Amino acid sequence: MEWSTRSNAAESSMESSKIRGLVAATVTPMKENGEINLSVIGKYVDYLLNVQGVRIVFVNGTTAEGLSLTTEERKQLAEEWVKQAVGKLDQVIVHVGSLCLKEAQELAAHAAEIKAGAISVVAPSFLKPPNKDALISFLREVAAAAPSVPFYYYHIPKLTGITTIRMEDLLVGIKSKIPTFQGVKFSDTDLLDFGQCVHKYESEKFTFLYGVDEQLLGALAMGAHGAIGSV
Ligand SMILES: CC(=O)N[C@@H]([C@@H](O)[C@H](O)[C@H](O)CO)[C@@H](O)CC(=O)C(=O)O
Repeated sequence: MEWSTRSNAAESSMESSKIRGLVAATVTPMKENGEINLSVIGKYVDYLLNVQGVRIVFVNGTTAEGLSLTTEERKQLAEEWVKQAVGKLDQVIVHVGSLCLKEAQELAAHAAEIKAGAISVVAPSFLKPPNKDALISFLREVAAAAPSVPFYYYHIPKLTGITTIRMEDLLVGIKSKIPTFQGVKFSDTDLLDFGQCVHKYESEKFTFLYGVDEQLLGALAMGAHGAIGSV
């Protein structure tokens, strides 16, 4: 898919849908037999909105065990969240990362089709990208499958095992490689790297969402724009 299909309208809608504040990392509702339980997502939305006051959700991520679900289950969940969010939540961010590039692209294209507010992608973690260029190249190909959907890199080195690529370095020139890039879901305890990102890229207007709940106060002090978490 070509980047040239993106329009100025897409650019300005990305600008206006910037994520701020708290984002709920959702769990995947299951039935006792292990099937996904789509029927409770409507109530889940109401609970987050009315009891917790949260208006943005992160679907099929770590808390949801998204990487352990089938592609079809991930699509059904994303679809149901988007459907139930209409008129209630501000945004549904769908995690579309996978070890398989084609699967990640399929999920990204699906997220675009169902009009998810944003997509997020973790790095492949079995055969790992050996350097930042290889990682960017993977992310770029996934993002290109949803050329109008804001893109957030999901940095979680503890789980991906990719511990040598600092975010501060990864982000150099990233917008020219991934035009839909909007920011990072930063789930690492390295607050120095986090703070460097926030300040070094201030003029780029990226969004930095922190993902280690236990250190959120520290991240806020460093300038976090919001947080994606479960606690
Ligand atoms: C590794 C992990 O599950 N991290 C949680 C945190 O909220 C985490 O549960 C919390 O910091 C407690 O350790 C979220 O960042 C996960 C998340 O946003 C997601 O579902 O992708």
